[in-house]
Amino acid sequence: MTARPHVVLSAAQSLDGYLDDASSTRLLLSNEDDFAEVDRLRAESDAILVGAGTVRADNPRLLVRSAELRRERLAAGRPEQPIKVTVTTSGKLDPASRFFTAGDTTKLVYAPPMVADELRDLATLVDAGTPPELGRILDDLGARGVRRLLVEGGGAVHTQFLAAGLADELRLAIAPITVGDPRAPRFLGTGAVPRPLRLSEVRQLGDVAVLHYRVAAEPSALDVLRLRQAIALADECPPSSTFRVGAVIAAPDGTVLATGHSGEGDPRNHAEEAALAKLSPDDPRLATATMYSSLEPCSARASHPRSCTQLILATAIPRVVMAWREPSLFVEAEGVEQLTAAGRQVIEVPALAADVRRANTHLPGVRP
Ligand SMILES: NC(=O)C1=CN([C@@H]2O[C@H](COP(=O)(O)OP(=O)(O)OC[C@H]3O[C@@H](n4cnc5c(N)ncnc54)[C@H](OP(=O)(O)O)[C@@H]3O)[C@@H](O)[C@H]2O)C=CC1
Ligand SMILES: Nc1c(N[C@@H]2O[C@H](COP(=O)(O)O)[C@@H](O)[C@H]2O)[nH]c(=O)[nH]c1=O
Repeated sequence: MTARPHVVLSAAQSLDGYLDDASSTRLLLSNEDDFAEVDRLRAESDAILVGAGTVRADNPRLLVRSAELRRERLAAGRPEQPIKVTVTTSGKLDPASRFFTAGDTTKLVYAPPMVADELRDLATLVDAGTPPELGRILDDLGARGVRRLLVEGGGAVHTQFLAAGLADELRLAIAPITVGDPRAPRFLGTGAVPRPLRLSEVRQLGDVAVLHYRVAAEPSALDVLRLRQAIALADECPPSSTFRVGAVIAAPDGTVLATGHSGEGDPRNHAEEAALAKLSPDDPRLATATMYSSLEPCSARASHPRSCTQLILATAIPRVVMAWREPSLFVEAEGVEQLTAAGRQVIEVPALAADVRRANTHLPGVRP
């Protein structure tokens, strides 16, 4: 499979976190220098993506403005303009939008089959699921030769890229104004951001502060996908007075080798135990596999002879990714410590712990 593009998010927000005001005219939060830098980011990209909401609200051209930057692209053997990309479920896009009419470049619309047929002569319509999935969109863009994708918003799209762990960098410009109107669109909506962001640069462009973040390499986007799958598996657990947990064992390319949930097979089974029971401990694939568990693997138990940590240590699984450290309700858990001491890598994703707690509010003192 072709590599997915490197994804750079770019947004300008007010001090109180808005991307725009609630009026029908577009709010300019950037100043001239900031817009010039965003133009350079465009010129460095193979494609620019915005959500259909931004196409409707802003009617953007999404072109590199600077003639010099366009010349540089041509001199480097690249197309004069990046590919334009949008995504829609409704298909409600005006064919007269500048997205379609401005600039002689490829336009891609990711939409469910049949919904945007009237755009067929103006753009390439691509089915990436119903609704379109960002991971499939990135796979398709990679296959089209897009190595660097600039995502310019709006809020719904930025939120989804960050929540899915699919962004690699974020450039955020902060203007010294407040919008103060809850009807206006915010930079980020509801949704935990599972991959930590590291502040890599802070600069001043006049009154605008420019923050640059890089997204941590681990957990990866694939880790986030499989951990969320493990968290969702807890819904399969039968009613219980103990933890409701889900587990997934996957190969490095994401292939699922086994899944399990608490109470599967035997009411006393733990999720990791149920998943491991479906594989031989000597299965050679385990030497490179990751155990995804919604909860820290247990380190002591009364109901079965071996803890999940011991069961993992009895295999060659080198890596465990988990969302929630076990709270001290039944025992003082030491799963992370024991796994780490044995040389196994443990990655904790605390941003997703609230989803695990939500499945465990039947336990005393557990709140989402
Ligand atoms: N200051 C800044 O830097 C920027 C500001 N903005 C502002 O942001 C606002 C727009 O933001 P917002 O309203 O959040 O809209 P978005 O641009 O994020 O677009 C949201 C729409 O995109 C489509 N969409 C998003 N994700 C998916 C998906 N996974 N699958 C299918 N379709 C999807 C849906 O379209 P559909 O409804 O057609 O199904 C959805 O309604 C505007 O006011 C604009 O001015 C925008 C960009 C940058
Ligand atoms: N308002 C705003 C931005 N808005 C972004 O710029 C796009 C407009 O593109 P174009 O028509 O090509 O100039 C718009 O759709 C949205 O993605 N960007 C910023 O850096 N700063 C800003 O203050």
